[in-house]
Amino acid sequence: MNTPVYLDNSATTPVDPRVAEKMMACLTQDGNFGNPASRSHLYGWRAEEAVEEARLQVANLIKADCREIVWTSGATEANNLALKGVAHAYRQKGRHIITSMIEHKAVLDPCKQLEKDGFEVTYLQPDCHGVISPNQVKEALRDDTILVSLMHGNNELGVLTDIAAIGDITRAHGVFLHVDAAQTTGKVEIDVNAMNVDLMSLTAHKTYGPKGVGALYVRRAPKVKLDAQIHGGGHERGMRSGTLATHQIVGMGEAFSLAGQEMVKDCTRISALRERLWSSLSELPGVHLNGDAQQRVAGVINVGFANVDGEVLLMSLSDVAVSSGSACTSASLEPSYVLRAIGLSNELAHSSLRLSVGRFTTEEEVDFAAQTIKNAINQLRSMG
Ligand SMILES: Cc1ncc(COP(=O)(O)O)c(C=O)c1O
Ligand code: FES
Repeated sequence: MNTPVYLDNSATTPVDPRVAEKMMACLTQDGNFGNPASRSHLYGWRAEEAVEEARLQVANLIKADCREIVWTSGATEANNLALKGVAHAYRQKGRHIITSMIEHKAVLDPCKQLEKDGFEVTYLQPDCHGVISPNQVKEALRDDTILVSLMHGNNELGVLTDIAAIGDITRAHGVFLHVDAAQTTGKVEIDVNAMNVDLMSLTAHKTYGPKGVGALYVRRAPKVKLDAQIHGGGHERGMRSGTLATHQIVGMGEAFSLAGQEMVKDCTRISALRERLWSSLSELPGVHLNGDAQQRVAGVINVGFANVDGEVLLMSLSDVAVSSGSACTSASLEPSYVLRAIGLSNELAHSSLRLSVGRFTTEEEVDFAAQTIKNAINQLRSMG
Protein backbone atom coordinates (compact mmCIF):
# COMPACT_ATOMS: atom_id res chain seq x y z
CA MET A 1 0.00 0.00 0.00
CA ASN A 2 1.37 3.41 -0.93
CA THR A 3 -0.40 5.65 1.55
CA PRO A 4 -1.01 4.63 5.16
CA VAL A 5 -4.31 2.98 6.03
CA TYR A 6 -6.47 5.71 7.56
CA LEU A 7 -7.77 4.67 10.97
CA ASP A 8 -8.17 8.16 12.42
CA ASN A 9 -11.79 8.96 11.57
CA SER A 10 -12.34 10.45 15.03
CA ALA A 11 -9.86 13.20 14.15
CA THR A 12 -11.53 13.96 10.85
CA THR A 13 -13.20 12.17 7.94
CA PRO A 14 -12.80 12.53 4.20
CA VAL A 15 -15.56 14.53 2.54
CA ASP A 16 -18.08 12.19 0.92
CA PRO A 17 -17.86 12.68 -2.88
CA ARG A 18 -21.63 13.34 -2.96
CA VAL A 19 -21.06 16.20 -0.50
CA ALA A 20 -18.08 17.60 -2.45
CA GLU A 21 -20.19 17.70 -5.60
CA LYS A 22 -22.88 19.80 -3.92
CA MET A 23 -20.26 22.15 -2.49
CA MET A 24 -18.63 22.70 -5.86
CA ALA A 25 -21.91 23.98 -7.21
CA CYS A 26 -21.74 26.93 -4.78
CA LEU A 27 -18.40 28.40 -5.80
CA THR A 28 -18.01 29.64 -9.34
CA GLN A 29 -19.62 32.29 -11.53
CA ASP A 30 -22.03 29.82 -13.13
CA GLY A 31 -22.90 28.32 -9.75
CA ASN A 32 -24.70 29.43 -6.59
CA PHE A 33 -22.00 31.86 -5.41
CA GLY A 34 -24.20 34.70 -4.13
CA ASN A 35 -24.19 36.20 -0.66
CA PRO A 36 -27.16 34.73 1.22
CA ALA A 37 -27.62 38.11 2.93
CA SER A 38 -28.14 39.95 -0.41
CA ARG A 39 -31.83 40.77 -0.44
CA SER A 40 -32.11 42.64 -3.73
CA HIS A 41 -31.38 40.03 -6.41
CA LEU A 42 -31.67 36.45 -7.53
CA TYR A 43 -28.06 35.55 -6.60
CA GLY A 44 -28.74 36.34 -2.96
CA TRP A 45 -32.14 34.65 -2.91
CA ARG A 46 -30.75 31.46 -4.39
CA ALA A 47 -27.88 31.34 -1.88
CA GLU A 48 -30.29 31.99 0.97
CA GLU A 49 -32.50 29.17 -0.24
CA ALA A 50 -29.53 26.77 -0.26
CA VAL A 51 -28.53 27.83 3.25
CA GLU A 52 -32.07 27.34 4.52
CA GLU A 53 -32.34 23.90 2.93
CA ALA A 54 -29.10 22.93 4.69
CA ARG A 55 -30.43 24.33 7.98
CA LEU A 56 -33.40 21.99 7.67
CA GLN A 57 -31.14 19.03 6.85
CA VAL A 58 -29.03 19.69 9.95
CA ALA A 59 -32.10 20.25 12.16
CA ASN A 60 -33.68 17.02 10.90
CA LEU A 61 -30.74 14.86 11.97
CA ILE A 62 -31.17 15.92 15.61
CA LYS A 63 -34.98 16.32 15.40
CA ALA A 64 -34.83 20.07 15.99
CA ASP A 65 -36.65 22.97 14.34
CA CYS A 66 -34.63 24.77 11.65
CA ARG A 67 -35.10 28.06 13.56
CA GLU A 68 -33.01 26.53 16.36
CA ILE A 69 -29.83 26.14 14.27
CA VAL A 70 -27.07 28.80 14.36
CA TRP A 71 -24.19 28.34 11.90
CA THR A 72 -20.66 28.48 13.29
CA SER A 73 -17.15 27.63 12.11
CA GLY A 74 -17.22 24.26 13.89
CA ALA A 75 -17.78 22.62 17.24
CA THR A 76 -15.06 24.70 18.93
CA GLU A 77 -16.91 27.91 18.17
CA ALA A 78 -20.27 26.32 19.00
CA ASN A 79 -18.94 25.24 22.42
CA ASN A 80 -17.57 28.73 23.07
CA LEU A 81 -20.87 30.33 22.09
CA ALA A 82 -22.88 27.93 24.24
CA LEU A 83 -20.73 28.20 27.37
CA LYS A 84 -19.85 31.89 27.32
CA GLY A 85 -23.15 32.86 25.75
CA VAL A 86 -25.27 31.20 28.44
CA ALA A 87 -22.94 32.10 31.31
CA HIS A 88 -23.00 35.80 30.48
CA ALA A 89 -26.71 35.94 29.69
CA TYR A 90 -27.64 34.29 33.00
CA ARG A 91 -24.93 35.58 35.33
CA GLN A 92 -27.53 37.33 37.50
CA LYS A 93 -29.27 33.99 38.04
CA GLY A 94 -26.17 32.05 39.07
CA ARG A 95 -22.47 31.51 38.54
CA HIS A 96 -22.08 27.74 38.77
CA ILE A 97 -21.41 25.41 35.83
CA ILE A 98 -21.02 21.62 35.82
CA THR A 99 -18.88 19.78 33.27
CA SER A 100 -16.48 16.83 33.33
CA MET A 101 -12.73 16.20 33.41
CA ILE A 102 -12.83 14.37 30.07
CA GLU A 103 -14.43 17.06 27.90
CA HIS A 104 -12.67 18.28 24.76
CA LYS A 105 -10.36 21.27 25.24
CA ALA A 106 -12.96 23.30 23.35
CA VAL A 107 -15.13 22.98 26.47
CA LEU A 108 -12.42 22.93 29.14
CA ASP A 109 -10.64 26.06 27.91
CA PRO A 110 -13.79 28.24 27.75
CA CYS A 111 -14.59 26.95 31.27
CA LYS A 112 -11.16 28.08 32.47
CA GLN A 113 -11.83 31.46 30.91
CA LEU A 114 -15.19 31.66 32.69
CA GLU A 115 -13.48 30.85 35.99
CA LYS A 116 -11.30 33.92 35.44
CA ASP A 117 -14.51 35.89 34.84
CA GLY A 118 -15.94 34.91 38.24
CA PHE A 119 -17.78 31.68 37.48
CA GLU A 120 -17.32 28.47 39.43
CA VAL A 121 -16.93 25.20 37.55
CA THR A 122 -17.33 21.65 38.89
CA TYR A 123 -15.41 19.02 36.88
CA LEU A 124 -17.01 15.58 37.32
CA GLN A 125 -14.65 12.63 37.33
CA PRO A 126 -15.65 9.62 35.18
CA ASP A 127 -15.49 6.08 36.52
CA CYS A 128 -12.74 3.75 35.32
CA HIS A 129 -14.79 2.94 32.20
CA GLY A 130 -14.97 6.59 31.18
CA VAL A 131 -18.63 6.94 32.13
CA ILE A 132 -20.18 10.00 33.81
CA SER A 133 -23.34 8.91 35.62
CA PRO A 134 -26.61 10.87 35.81
CA ASN A 135 -26.40 10.53 39.58
CA GLN A 136 -23.10 12.43 39.68
CA VAL A 137 -24.77 15.30 37.85
CA LYS A 138 -27.69 15.28 40.29
CA GLU A 139 -25.36 15.40 43.28
CA ALA A 140 -23.33 18.28 41.85
CA LEU A 141 -26.34 20.53 41.21
CA ARG A 142 -26.60 23.64 43.39
CA ASP A 143 -29.11 26.46 43.70
CA ASP A 144 -26.83 28.70 41.66
CA THR A 145 -26.11 26.16 38.88
CA ILE A 146 -27.06 27.60 35.49
CA LEU A 147 -25.57 25.12 33.03
CA VAL A 148 -24.47 21.50 32.68
CA SER A 149 -22.13 20.84 29.73
CA LEU A 150 -21.28 17.23 28.85
CA MET A 151 -20.17 15.54 25.68
CA HIS A 152 -22.32 12.92 23.97
CA GLY A 153 -19.41 10.76 22.77
CA ASN A 154 -15.86 11.07 24.04
CA ASN A 155 -13.34 11.81 21.30
CA GLU A 156 -10.55 9.69 22.78
CA LEU A 157 -12.46 6.72 24.17
CA GLY A 158 -15.62 6.66 22.07
CA VAL A 159 -17.60 6.19 25.31
CA LEU A 160 -21.16 7.56 25.29
CA THR A 161 -22.89 9.63 27.96
CA ASP A 162 -26.51 8.83 28.90
CA ILE A 163 -27.73 12.27 27.84
CA ALA A 164 -31.45 11.42 28.05
CA ALA A 165 -31.16 10.48 31.73
CA ILE A 166 -29.14 13.61 32.48
CA GLY A 167 -31.64 15.72 30.52
CA ASP A 168 -34.45 14.51 32.79
CA ILE A 169 -32.50 15.77 35.79
CA THR A 170 -31.45 19.14 34.39
CA ARG A 171 -34.95 19.88 33.07
CA ALA A 172 -36.53 19.01 36.44
CA HIS A 173 -34.11 21.45 38.12
CA GLY A 174 -34.52 24.25 35.58
CA VAL A 175 -30.85 24.09 34.57
CA PHE A 176 -29.75 24.25 30.94
CA LEU A 177 -28.06 21.22 29.35
CA HIS A 178 -25.40 21.74 26.66
CA VAL A 179 -24.12 18.71 24.77
CA ASP A 180 -21.03 18.53 22.56
CA ALA A 181 -22.12 16.06 19.89
CA ALA A 182 -19.11 16.48 17.59
CA GLN A 183 -18.36 12.75 17.80
CA THR A 184 -21.87 11.29 17.56
CA THR A 185 -23.78 12.78 14.62
CA GLY A 186 -24.52 10.02 12.13
CA LYS A 187 -23.33 7.44 14.66
CA VAL A 188 -26.05 7.50 17.31
CA GLU A 189 -29.73 8.53 17.14
CA ILE A 190 -30.14 12.06 18.49
CA ASP A 191 -33.44 13.65 19.48
CA VAL A 192 -32.96 16.93 21.31
CA ASN A 193 -36.55 16.91 22.55
CA ALA A 194 -36.61 13.34 23.82
CA MET A 195 -33.23 13.99 25.47
CA ASN A 196 -34.22 17.39 26.93
CA VAL A 197 -31.13 19.02 25.47
CA ASP A 198 -31.10 22.85 25.39
CA LEU A 199 -27.93 23.47 23.38
CA MET A 200 -25.96 21.11 21.16
CA SER A 201 -22.63 21.66 19.38
CA LEU A 202 -22.25 20.11 15.94
CA THR A 203 -19.46 19.91 13.38
CA ALA A 204 -19.42 18.73 9.78
CA HIS A 205 -15.93 17.28 9.41
CA LYS A 206 -16.36 14.22 11.59
CA THR A 207 -19.43 13.20 9.58
CA TYR A 208 -18.01 13.26 6.03
CA GLY A 209 -18.56 16.99 5.58
CA PRO A 210 -16.01 19.80 5.19
CA LYS A 211 -13.80 21.25 7.92
CA GLY A 212 -14.47 24.76 9.19
CA VAL A 213 -18.24 24.61 9.51
CA GLY A 214 -20.53 23.61 12.33
CA ALA A 215 -23.62 24.70 14.17
CA LEU A 216 -25.08 25.33 17.58
CA TYR A 217 -28.58 24.08 18.32
CA VAL A 218 -30.30 26.60 20.61
CA ARG A 219 -33.70 25.60 22.06
CA ARG A 220 -36.63 27.97 21.46
CA ALA A 221 -39.08 26.57 24.05
CA PRO A 222 -38.25 26.88 26.86
CA LYS A 223 -36.15 29.62 25.34
CA VAL A 224 -32.39 29.81 25.86
CA LYS A 225 -30.95 33.35 25.76
CA LEU A 226 -27.37 33.74 24.51
CA ASP A 227 -24.92 36.63 24.59
CA ALA A 228 -23.34 36.77 21.13
CA GLN A 229 -19.57 36.27 21.05
CA ILE A 230 -18.98 37.63 17.54
CA HIS A 231 -20.55 40.98 16.72
CA GLY A 232 -21.04 42.45 13.27
CA GLY A 233 -23.82 42.50 10.71
CA GLY A 234 -26.36 40.79 12.94
CA HIS A 235 -26.50 37.55 10.97
CA GLU A 236 -28.09 34.44 12.51
CA ARG A 237 -30.60 36.55 14.45
CA GLY A 238 -27.78 38.46 16.10
CA MET A 239 -26.28 35.34 17.64
CA ARG A 240 -23.35 35.02 15.23
CA SER A 241 -22.38 37.70 12.75
CA GLY A 242 -20.41 37.10 9.58
CA THR A 243 -21.21 36.30 5.95
CA LEU A 244 -22.43 32.73 5.79
CA ALA A 245 -20.07 30.30 4.06
CA THR A 246 -22.64 28.95 1.60
CA HIS A 247 -20.49 26.15 0.17
CA GLN A 248 -19.47 24.92 3.63
CA ILE A 249 -23.02 25.11 4.93
CA VAL A 250 -24.43 23.29 1.91
CA GLY A 251 -21.76 20.63 2.46
CA MET A 252 -22.72 20.21 6.09
CA GLY A 253 -26.39 19.96 5.17
CA GLU A 254 -25.76 17.25 2.59
CA ALA A 255 -23.39 15.39 4.92
CA PHE A 256 -25.99 15.37 7.70
CA SER A 257 -28.76 14.35 5.33
CA LEU A 258 -26.66 11.39 4.14
CA ALA A 259 -25.79 10.58 7.76
CA GLY A 260 -29.49 10.30 8.56
CA GLN A 261 -30.17 8.06 5.58
CA GLU A 262 -27.13 5.84 6.03
CA MET A 263 -26.70 5.68 9.80
CA VAL A 264 -28.08 2.15 10.22
CA LYS A 265 -26.17 0.72 7.27
CA ASP A 266 -22.94 2.55 8.21
CA CYS A 267 -23.09 1.59 11.88
CA THR A 268 -23.70 -2.08 11.16
CA ARG A 269 -20.74 -2.25 8.81
CA ILE A 270 -18.47 -0.08 10.95
CA SER A 271 -19.27 -2.03 14.15
CA ALA A 272 -18.36 -5.28 12.40
CA LEU A 273 -15.03 -3.79 11.24
CA ARG A 274 -14.32 -2.45 14.71
CA GLU A 275 -14.99 -5.91 16.19
CA ARG A 276 -12.74 -7.50 13.58
CA LEU A 277 -9.94 -5.07 14.42
CA TRP A 278 -10.32 -5.57 18.16
CA SER A 279 -10.52 -9.36 18.00
CA SER A 280 -7.36 -9.45 15.91
CA LEU A 281 -5.44 -7.06 18.19
CA SER A 282 -6.60 -8.81 21.35
CA GLU A 283 -4.82 -11.99 20.23
CA LEU A 284 -1.70 -10.25 21.55
CA PRO A 285 -0.91 -10.64 25.25
CA GLY A 286 -0.98 -7.50 27.40
CA VAL A 287 -3.65 -5.69 25.38
CA HIS A 288 -6.30 -3.67 27.14
CA LEU A 289 -9.45 -1.92 25.87
CA ASN A 290 -9.71 1.55 27.42
CA GLY A 291 -13.26 2.72 28.13
CA ASP A 292 -16.54 0.88 28.50
CA ALA A 293 -16.86 -2.07 26.11
CA GLN A 294 -20.60 -1.62 25.47
CA GLN A 295 -21.51 2.03 25.99
CA ARG A 296 -19.63 3.41 22.95
CA VAL A 297 -19.90 4.65 19.37
CA ALA A 298 -19.49 2.11 16.61
CA GLY A 299 -16.11 2.91 15.07
CA VAL A 300 -13.68 3.72 17.88
CA ILE A 301 -11.39 1.67 20.07
CA ASN A 302 -8.71 2.96 22.40
CA VAL A 303 -6.19 0.25 23.14
CA GLY A 304 -3.37 0.06 25.67
CA PHE A 305 -0.34 -2.12 24.90
CA ALA A 306 1.57 -3.02 28.04
CA ASN A 307 5.35 -2.51 28.00
CA VAL A 308 5.48 -0.54 24.77
CA ASP A 309 6.28 3.18 24.50
CA GLY A 310 3.44 4.82 22.58
CA GLU A 311 5.65 7.37 20.90
CA VAL A 312 8.03 4.72 19.60
CA LEU A 313 5.07 2.58 18.55
CA LEU A 314 3.50 5.46 16.62
CA MET A 315 6.76 6.15 14.84
CA SER A 316 7.14 2.54 13.82
CA LEU A 317 3.63 2.49 12.33
CA SER A 318 4.30 4.38 9.12
CA ASP A 319 1.76 2.28 7.19
CA VAL A 320 -1.14 2.98 9.53
CA ALA A 321 -2.51 6.43 10.42
CA VAL A 322 -3.74 6.32 14.01
CA SER A 323 -3.64 8.66 16.94
CA SER A 324 -2.23 8.61 20.44
CA GLY A 325 -4.92 10.16 22.59
CA SER A 326 -6.57 12.90 20.57
CA ALA A 327 -5.06 14.67 17.58
CA CYS A 328 -5.53 18.05 19.26
CA THR A 329 -3.33 17.26 22.25
CA SER A 330 -0.86 14.89 20.62
CA ALA A 331 1.49 17.79 19.93
CA SER A 332 2.28 17.81 23.64
CA LEU A 333 4.25 15.15 25.41
CA GLU A 334 1.82 15.03 28.32
CA PRO A 335 -0.05 11.74 28.60
CA SER A 336 -3.72 12.06 27.70
CA TYR A 337 -5.70 13.78 30.48
CA VAL A 338 -8.68 11.62 29.49
CA LEU A 339 -6.79 8.37 30.05
CA ARG A 340 -5.36 9.74 33.30
CA ALA A 341 -8.88 10.69 34.47
CA ILE A 342 -10.11 7.10 34.05
CA GLY A 343 -7.25 5.94 36.26
CA LEU A 344 -4.63 4.72 33.80
CA SER A 345 -1.02 4.96 34.91
CA ASN A 346 1.18 7.43 33.05
CA GLU A 347 2.90 4.46 31.51
CA LEU A 348 -0.23 2.78 30.15
CA ALA A 349 -1.67 6.12 29.03
CA HIS A 350 1.52 6.65 27.03
CA SER A 351 1.24 3.27 25.38
CA SER A 352 -2.36 3.64 24.20
CA LEU A 353 -3.58 4.19 20.66
CA ARG A 354 -6.92 5.37 19.36
CA LEU A 355 -8.09 3.56 16.23
CA SER A 356 -11.21 4.79 14.47
CA VAL A 357 -12.94 3.12 11.55
CA GLY A 358 -15.15 5.07 9.15
CA ARG A 359 -17.55 4.91 6.21
CA PHE A 360 -14.74 4.35 3.70
CA THR A 361 -12.67 1.83 5.66
CA THR A 362 -12.47 -1.64 4.07
CA GLU A 363 -12.08 -5.07 5.60
CA GLU A 364 -8.77 -5.46 3.80
CA GLU A 365 -7.48 -2.25 5.40
CA VAL A 366 -8.53 -3.40 8.86
CA ASP A 367 -6.76 -6.73 8.42
CA PHE A 368 -3.62 -5.05 7.14
CA ALA A 369 -3.62 -2.52 10.00
CA ALA A 370 -4.15 -5.16 12.68
CA GLN A 371 -1.34 -7.31 11.32
CA THR A 372 1.00 -4.31 11.00
CA ILE A 373 0.33 -3.21 14.57
CA LYS A 374 0.79 -6.73 15.93
CA ASN A 375 4.09 -7.11 14.09
CA ALA A 376 5.31 -3.76 15.40
CA ILE A 377 4.37 -4.60 18.99
CA ASN A 378 6.01 -8.01 18.82
CA GLN A 379 9.15 -6.47 17.44
CA LEU A 380 9.29 -3.67 20.02
CA ARG A 381 8.66 -6.11 22.85
CA SER A 382 11.37 -8.47 21.63
CA MET A 383 13.82 -5.56 21.57
CA GLY A 384 12.77 -4.31 25.04
C1 LIG B 1 -15.74 16.20 21.20
C2 LIG B 1 -15.20 17.26 20.32
N1 LIG B 1 -15.55 18.55 20.51
C3 LIG B 1 -15.10 19.53 19.74
C4 LIG B 1 -14.24 19.29 18.70
C5 LIG B 1 -13.75 20.44 17.86
O1 LIG B 1 -14.52 20.54 16.70
P1 LIG B 1 -14.08 21.49 15.50
O2 LIG B 1 -12.88 20.83 14.89
O3 LIG B 1 -15.27 21.48 14.60
O4 LIG B 1 -13.81 22.83 16.04
C6 LIG B 1 -13.84 17.97 18.44
C7 LIG B 1 -12.90 17.62 17.35
O5 LIG B 1 -11.74 17.90 17.33
C8 LIG B 1 -14.33 16.94 19.27
O6 LIG B 1 -13.96 15.67 19.10
S1 FES C 1 3.88 8.38 24.38
FE1 FES C 1 5.94 8.51 25.06
S2 FES C 1 6.01 10.59 25.70
FE2 FES C 1 3.87 10.32 25.35
